[in-house]
Amino acid sequence: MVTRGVTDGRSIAAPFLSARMSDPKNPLEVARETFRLLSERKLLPTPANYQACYNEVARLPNVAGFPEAPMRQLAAALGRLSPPADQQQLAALEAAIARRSWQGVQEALLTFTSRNQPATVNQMHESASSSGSAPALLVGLLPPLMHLIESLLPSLCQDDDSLLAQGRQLLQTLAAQTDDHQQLLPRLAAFSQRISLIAEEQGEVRLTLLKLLQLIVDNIAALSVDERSVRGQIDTLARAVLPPLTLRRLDDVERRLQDVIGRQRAAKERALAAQEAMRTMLAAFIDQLAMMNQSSTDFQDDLEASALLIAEVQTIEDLTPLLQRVLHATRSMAADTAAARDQLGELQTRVVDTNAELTRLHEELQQASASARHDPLTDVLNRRGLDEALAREVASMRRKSEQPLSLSLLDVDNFKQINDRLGHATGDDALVHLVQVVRQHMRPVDTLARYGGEEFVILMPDTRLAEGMTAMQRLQRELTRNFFLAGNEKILITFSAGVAELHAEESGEEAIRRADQAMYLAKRAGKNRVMGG
Ligand SMILES: Nc1nc2c(ncn2[C@@H]2O[C@H](COP(=O)(O)OP(=O)(O)OP(=O)(O)O)[C@@H](O)[C@H]2O)c(=O)[nH]1
Repeated sequence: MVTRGVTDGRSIAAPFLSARMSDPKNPLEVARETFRLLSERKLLPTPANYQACYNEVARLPNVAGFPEAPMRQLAAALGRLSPPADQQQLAALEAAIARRSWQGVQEALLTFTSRNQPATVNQMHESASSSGSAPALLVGLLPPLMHLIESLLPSLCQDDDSLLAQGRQLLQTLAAQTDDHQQLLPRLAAFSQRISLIAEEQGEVRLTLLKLLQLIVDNIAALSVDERSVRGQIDTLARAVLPPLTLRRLDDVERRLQDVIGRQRAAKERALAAQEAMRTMLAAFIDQLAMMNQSSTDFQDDLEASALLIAEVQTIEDLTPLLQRVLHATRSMAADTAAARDQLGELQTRVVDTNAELTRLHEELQQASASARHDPLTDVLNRRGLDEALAREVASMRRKSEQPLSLSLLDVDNFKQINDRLGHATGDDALVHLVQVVRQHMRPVDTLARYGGEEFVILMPDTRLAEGMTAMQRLQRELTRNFFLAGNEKILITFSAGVAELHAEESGEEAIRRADQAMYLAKRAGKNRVMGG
């Protein structure tokens, strides 16, 4: 049998009723009419269908029966909401259900829905301070959003006045906290789209600049083929400018370039000095040769002339002036030869002096390399490089007041034994191996420096003490996985480390001292461990 419910939206036309009923208010009439309607519509005689037909016949508002149980389920579900529903609103809803009051339920539910409407910024503020719910999240987002836009303006919008103006207007609107969200959201979207286009473009500019930098480095390399000390630095520089490039790496590139330029200048001065010395010496030598040549030619002429005169001499008296002339020529030749010998001796001394000067210049160059920022063996920062990096990190930490900075001092265990057993060169290789492993497992923002012989310092920005200690323990585990190979022999390198988190007022050097003390305790406690300072 096909039955229909009354809740399917159909209703009976009023003329149909009025035609059959004399008094729709008469309960008997209404009941009779109701049963007729039920059968006519082939409806099941359920209480709900009966009530619906009854209301229709009696022209009463068609109010369905109050669904108390589902309503209570709904109230219970609202009570389980996260973040929790307002207890007062919930109590009002439950009371309305208990009274079976549709009006009360409607009012209570409206207060719930208004709570989830997009609120004005002011309303969000109020809501944030009172409930900490979803709107509070939006309000919480407002300051960082404004901060984000503020920080984007100088870097990304500098070359685009209209974008700069758009960003400033957006900031003003956000700061004014107007209710005009319909307007605000599309404006935010348009701004972010323009910004992302510019960021994309700047990424390309960065890549192009990087290529340019590589080109310059390659050219310096081509010009410095003969200078071995410079060549090594340039190779490192070429590796340093490979993408991806971070600000820290750029900083490193800048310092390396300064080193290379310094070395280039010293090398050039050295070459110029050597050239000048050789030129002077050569000129003097040529003068000397010419002079000697002239002296010997004069002497030769004198001798030849005297020989002709001697052939014509008749008496011994006539011979005396000739002999004196030959004697004079010989003496003068001897004097010239002695002068030439002295001058050549002097020249030789100057060559030796120039050589000594060149050696001294070369040593100076070597010292300049030692005073550069990188350790020549491991290519990590040396003490001077560390001092600069530490000062930079401490200043950055102080600027971002919330950001911690930890540093670790690590010292290779029993390194003397490696040197004694396998030789100093193998000891050197072991240090290079350690540095490779540490570099592979450090974050790009961390800085590694050689503090002394077999001591290293790692600067770890944005790192708490406990995190820094965990990072060092992770490095220790990596070293147990990556043996150092001395020929065919596998050697396990271990280190002891002390970690310190910089205190608010503390200097970087003081923190290193604390890390050093902690490292000493780690050695005392049996080595291959990490202690906090
Ligand atoms: N091969 C090599 N050895 C170095 C270098 N710098 C320092 N050393 C050596 O490192 C050794 C350090 O020895 P110690 O200070 O006794 O330390 P250790 O043997 O590691 O002992 P613990 O620190 O107590 O574990 C010394 O023998 C130094 O000569 C270097 O650049 N290369």
